[in-house]
Amino acid sequence: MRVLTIIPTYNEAESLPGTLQRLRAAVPESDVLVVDDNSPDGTGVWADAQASKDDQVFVMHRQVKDGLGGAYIAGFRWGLQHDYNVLVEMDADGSHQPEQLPRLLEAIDEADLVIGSRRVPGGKMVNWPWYRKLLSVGGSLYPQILLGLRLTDITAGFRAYRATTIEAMDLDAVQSKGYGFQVDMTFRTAQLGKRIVEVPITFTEREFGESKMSGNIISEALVNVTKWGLAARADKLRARLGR
Ligand SMILES: Nc1nc2c(ncn2[C@@H]2O[C@H](COP(=O)(O)OP(=O)(O)O[C@H]3O[C@H](CO)[C@@H](O)[C@H](O)[C@@H]3O)[C@@H](O)[C@H]2O)c(=O)[nH]1
Repeated sequence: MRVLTIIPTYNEAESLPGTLQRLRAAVPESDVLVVDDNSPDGTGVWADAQASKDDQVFVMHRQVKDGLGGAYIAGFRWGLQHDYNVLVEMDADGSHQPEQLPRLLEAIDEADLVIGSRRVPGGKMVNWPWYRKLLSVGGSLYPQILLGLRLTDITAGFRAYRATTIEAMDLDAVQSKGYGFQVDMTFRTAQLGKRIVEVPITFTEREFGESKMSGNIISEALVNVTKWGLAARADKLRARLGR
């Protein structure tokens, strides 16, 4: 099984070194692709230096900041071109524990998408401010209701996809930039009839730098989930009416 862990970065010069070191120690078999959007703090330069010393580390440079969704799509395309079997999503900021990646990789044997969940038994959130917890609960509840997804943590960003799951999707159609990207990808995976499994993880608030969460990112998710939910209902109705 060839595993690629994709880490999108924007201004993560303080966080990335620790995360990368922990990841390489915890899961040495995984190659790593850092997708950097021209971070002003030099994250991309640091990643290049690492890549020159470690032949399992690769760096993709994008010229402008274009959201974590776009960075993951670019990383997925690279992973498919390079024949990886499993494509992992992981934050650079230490929120996701590299030491917990093996449990996602174990579960991928029996699934097409494994989500590291903060809400299944055994899952936790550590030091997350109340307003982020609230946003996260709402961010999962809304698509549960509108899209009929029976999962506990639909916005979660620590995940492993089988390459065949990503291959089956039209990546050009995925436009979401922020955390709505995770909902988008989950909904597409479910619509393909693929198996989705949640495993518990501990999500820890970042130690350095700041979240890129913004009002635009929240409204993007709200508008899109509403749009997809209405479109899915219209499709069902059309099918029922035989048109
Ligand atoms: N290349 C690139 N990377 C980005 C960008 N925006 C964010 N990132 C990177 O994406 C990762 C997560 O970004 P944060 O801004 O720290 O995310 P967050 O708001 O805390 O969101 C996390 O939790 C959400 C749900 O709880 C998740 O949906 C999301 O995927 C992520 O895990 C970090 O490694 C960050 O550098 C961007 O425009 N470009």
